Parts: sequence; C-alpha cells; structure tokens
Amino acid sequence: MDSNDTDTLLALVLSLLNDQIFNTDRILDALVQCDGDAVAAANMLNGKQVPLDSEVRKGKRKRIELDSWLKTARPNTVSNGNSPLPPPTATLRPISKPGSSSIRVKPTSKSESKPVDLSKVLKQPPSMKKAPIGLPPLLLSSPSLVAEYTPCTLHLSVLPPELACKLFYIMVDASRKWSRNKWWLFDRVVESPHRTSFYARKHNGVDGDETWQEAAQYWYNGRATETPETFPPEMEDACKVVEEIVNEEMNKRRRFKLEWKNVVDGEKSWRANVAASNCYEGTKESVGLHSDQLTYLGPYPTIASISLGTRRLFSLREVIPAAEEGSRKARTFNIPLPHNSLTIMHASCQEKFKHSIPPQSVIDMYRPAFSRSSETQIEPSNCRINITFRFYRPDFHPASIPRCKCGVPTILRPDMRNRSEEETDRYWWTCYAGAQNEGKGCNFWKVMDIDAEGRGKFTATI
Ligand SMILES: O=C(O)CCC(=O)C(=O)O
Ligand SMILES: [Fe+2]
Repeated sequence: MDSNDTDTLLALVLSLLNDQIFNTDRILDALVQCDGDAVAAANMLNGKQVPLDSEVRKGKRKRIELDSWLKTARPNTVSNGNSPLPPPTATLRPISKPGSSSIRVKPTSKSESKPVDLSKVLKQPPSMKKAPIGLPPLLLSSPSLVAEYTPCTLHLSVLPPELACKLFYIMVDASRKWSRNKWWLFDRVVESPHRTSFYARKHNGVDGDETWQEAAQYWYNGRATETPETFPPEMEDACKVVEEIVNEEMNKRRRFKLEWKNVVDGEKSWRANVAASNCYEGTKESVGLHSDQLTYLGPYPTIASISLGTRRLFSLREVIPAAEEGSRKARTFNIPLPHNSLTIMHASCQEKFKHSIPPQSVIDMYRPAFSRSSETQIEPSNCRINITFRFYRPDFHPASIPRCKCGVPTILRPDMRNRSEEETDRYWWTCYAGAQNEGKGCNFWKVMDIDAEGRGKFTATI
C-alpha cells in the first residue's frame, strides 16, 4: 500500500491552487500525470507547466513561434509527432524575414507564382493533435470484462462458503486491534481512512523473525512494529486455495523479463509468504489511488487479493505514459468485489495501473450465510475485509535494500510515466525516511541496476 492517500493529495493540491476551479477528475488527472506529486500537480494546474491536452481543451493552444518554425522548416519534413512545432504542410521555404503577420512564402512549385499567406497555411496543420477524449468510467461486472480491460482477473466464490464466512468473522474481530496507517506528508501527519495489518507466513524455511519485522515496519510506512503475527489457520487454508488459482492463471500468461522466476517441475509456481489485510467499515472508509510499493516484491509482482463481507468497488486507472498523453486518456475501471471473490493483480498491474477502494455513497449490508455459533443469530455487517497475499522475493530481501543518507531502507518505485511498450524500463530507490521523521528525509534517489545489485535471474523453490 502506498502512503500517498488520494484524498489527502487532493486536499493538498487544492490548497496549493491559485484562484482557478478544477473538478476532482482534472486534479486526479494532474496527480496521475505527476505520479502523485502534489506540488508538481498544483504547478501544472496553475499553468506553470500546462500539458498540451488541457491547453487545447481550454482553447489556449500554444502559440507557434513562427520565427523558430521558419528557421527549422525544411522542404518535405516529416513529423514524428513529438515536435512542438508543426511540420510544413507543403514544401514551403521562407523567402522573407519572419517577424510580421503578413509573412509570405513562396511555393517551390514553379507553376504557382502567387505567394500564399503563411498564417493560412499554418491555421490547421494536420499534425496538430486534437485533445484525446476522456472516456467515462466503465463498470466491469463480470470476470470476462475484467480480463478484457485490465491486467487483473476476477474469480468468484473461491473458498468453501463456510471457510469464507469463518475467516470473515476472525478478521473482523482481529481488525478491532488493527491501526490506521499514519505518515508525514510535507509538514503534517496524515492518517489512512481504513485499518490495516500485516501477517507473515511462518515455516517457509526462508526467513527469520527479524526479516519479517523490517518488512512489516515498511507496511506501516516505516513505523517500528513488533514481529508480525503469523497466518491464523483459516488464513492458511484460504492461502492454499488462492495459490492454486493463481498458479493456474499464471500458467496461462506471458512472463516478464524482470519477474521473479519460480519454477517447480517445469511449472511456474507462485507462493505467498506474507499477507496484508485491510478492513473498511461503512461507506466512507477507503484507500486512495496508489500502486503498491515494490521494495520487497520486486518488479512485475503478482498480488492475490481476497474480498470478504460487504461488496465494494475496486477502481483501476492506468497511468498513461508521457509519450502517449497527447493521444489517449486514462479511463477508470470499476470492479464490484463481492464476498468470497479473488482479484489477482497480475504482473504489470503495479507498473501500469493505480488502484483504489473509493468511498461510496451507499453499500449493501453483507448478510453472512452462517452464524458465528449455534447460539448466535446471523448479524448483517457493513465491513469489507481484504486479504492481499504477496510473495516477498528472496532477491529483494530486507538486508539487500539500499539505505538512504538517513540510514533508512529506501522504497522501490517504477517509472510509470516513462515506460515503453510492454516493459517498464526503470525503477528507482528513493528515501522514505520523511514518512516518519516529521516529513524530513534526504534527497536520495537512485535508479535500480538489477544486475549490479545482484538481483534477478532468480530461480528458486520454496
Ligand atoms: O482493499 C483492497 O482490495 C485493496 C487494498 C490495497 O490496495 C492494498 O492493500 O495495497
Ligand atoms: Fe494496493
């Protein structure tokens, strides 16, 4: 989970805006384009660095510097689509000094002797792209729609019904002791609008208590914690079912270069070794738009998320690469997650999409199919429990995580906006000390070099 809670970020951007009024979608767009950086998003909206699409929408198309265009214009120039200048619309060549509005250029064709007015030629250059049209949110109400539009799959009624119900009760009871994540954002402490907890799966023969302790600490945004609890037996049972489904799905999918390779008897084999659990009570509890930190997961993780209790919407929104911003807009996909469903965020989801559980104006009460015991009545609940099963990679072991100048483990993030075709090219390690240290961190920033750091190419079995 990410500390950049969207509601907080929205409030922060609003506080930094000049007098203009923007709707929430526009601010979210700016935040997504600035990868969650509130100051950069506010600057962008305040006009310090306005992207082409919003300029066009506001009718403030960037003025073309005639002078510079004329200097660079060459006969038969072909546009690559990235140039801020329009390509010549005909084989034009300037014959007089630019600078006045009545510049004339002479066509190269000898048959046409009458000069044409350059401003007319420039009026609608064909390469000047129209603003991409924003599409309304799409409700993906079936597993096939989810698979078609997103890098996720949805699986319904996955656990034996009694196990799903029992696990719901156990986690709701446990959640009374869970905490709300707290962290520093600039100069203030913010708190996530839901409760969360971190579990380690014991006896996997790989890691000791201290390892899990550090990993758990960073689930809580760097706050020191006790060694996390181990999976309760019902969570262990659920995990086994989830692993089977995940492996079946993974065997149908392509692999990514930087993905962790775990092959058992020639088959891809995914295992969970930790789980994070969240409880959302009522309509308002939520988690803002984020992508999961990759610090211990490494690139291209597969994350399997069980939903229990009240149905909530899971929202996904792509981060459009900078190079494609002029041609397409991000769309929000909303997936209703009923009780006892499994959502798998497959490899590339954290690199391409952000996800959230938005607040809702209404929710249905969940009516458990079984009572807690023979003496108790069935009681409807307004809680949703989520358990995300994750695999913390041995080649991203806590001891191997770079420390920043504050001496604190850094966090790993993908360069979402500059990814190319299928694979994200770059990940970076950044200081995260500020989340707990009154907002004060260092400016440590380092591109991950997977080979130099001795990671990857890892084939292991657990
Ligand atoms: O509750 C959910 O389904 C999502 C939780 C989540 O995004 C997270 O824990 O990182
Ligand atoms: Fe998440």
